Amino acid sequence: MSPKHPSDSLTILTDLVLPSETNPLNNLFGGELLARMDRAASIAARRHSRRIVVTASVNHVAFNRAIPLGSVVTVEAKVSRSFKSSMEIYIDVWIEDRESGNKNKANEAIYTFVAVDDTGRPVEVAPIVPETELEKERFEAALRRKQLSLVLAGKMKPSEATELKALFL
Ligand SMILES: CCCCCCCCCCCCCCCC(=O)SCCNC(=O)CCNC(=O)[C@H](O)C(C)(C)COP(=O)(O)OP(=O)(O)OC[C@H]1O[C@@H](n2cnc3c(N)ncnc32)[C@H](O)[C@@H]1OP(=O)(O)O
Repeated sequence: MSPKHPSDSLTILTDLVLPSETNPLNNLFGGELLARMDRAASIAARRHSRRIVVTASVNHVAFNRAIPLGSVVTVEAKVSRSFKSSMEIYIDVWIEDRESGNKNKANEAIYTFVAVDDTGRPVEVAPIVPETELEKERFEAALRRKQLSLVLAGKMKPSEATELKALFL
């Protein structure tokens, strides 16, 4: 399979925050943001693999800034690293300033998707070659995050998490 770049999977969703999507403080519900991120990430995973994809785990979510009613929210998702059948998707969430049009970072998240065949069995995906400095940074750290996710899911013994252990040696 020929390698792809993270930019090949770039997916950008821009949408408003409506009253039905807010909490009593008039900020976007966390669950609504998770759903928007899942949608963008699934399209990015699909663009990379051109296969059916399923969410295997949500590895990290940081709700750093509340997103007020009426905001214009942009969710940007890209595959940061592919393994055999799994892909790490890095998601950046931005709010557009109403007056200046400048975009400010509100949140970020990391999801893992797995490409599967019609019967739900994992299938191989293309390798990935990062290009920018940020893509290279995210690529390098992705194996560590995969091992942490597998350890937390009880799918890997901590003693086998070589990349994680290396952090503490
Ligand atoms: C084209 C452009 C326009 C497209 C326009 C249309 C787009 C339209 C898209 C619509 C797309 C909708 C996307 C909805 C996305 C859902 O919402 S799917 C619903 C929620 N998710 C599910 O139901 C998944 C349920 N789980 C499963 O099916 C299985 O557990 C899985 C995820 C397939 C894994 O199966 P398994 O038996 O554990 O397989 P296993 O070989 O052990 O692991 C497979 C890989 O997953 C990894 N993995 C497993 N668990 C974890 C974990 N917890 N953490 C990290 N990695 C893990 C393994 O390490 C392994 O990785 P590789 O080394 O192969 O890379």
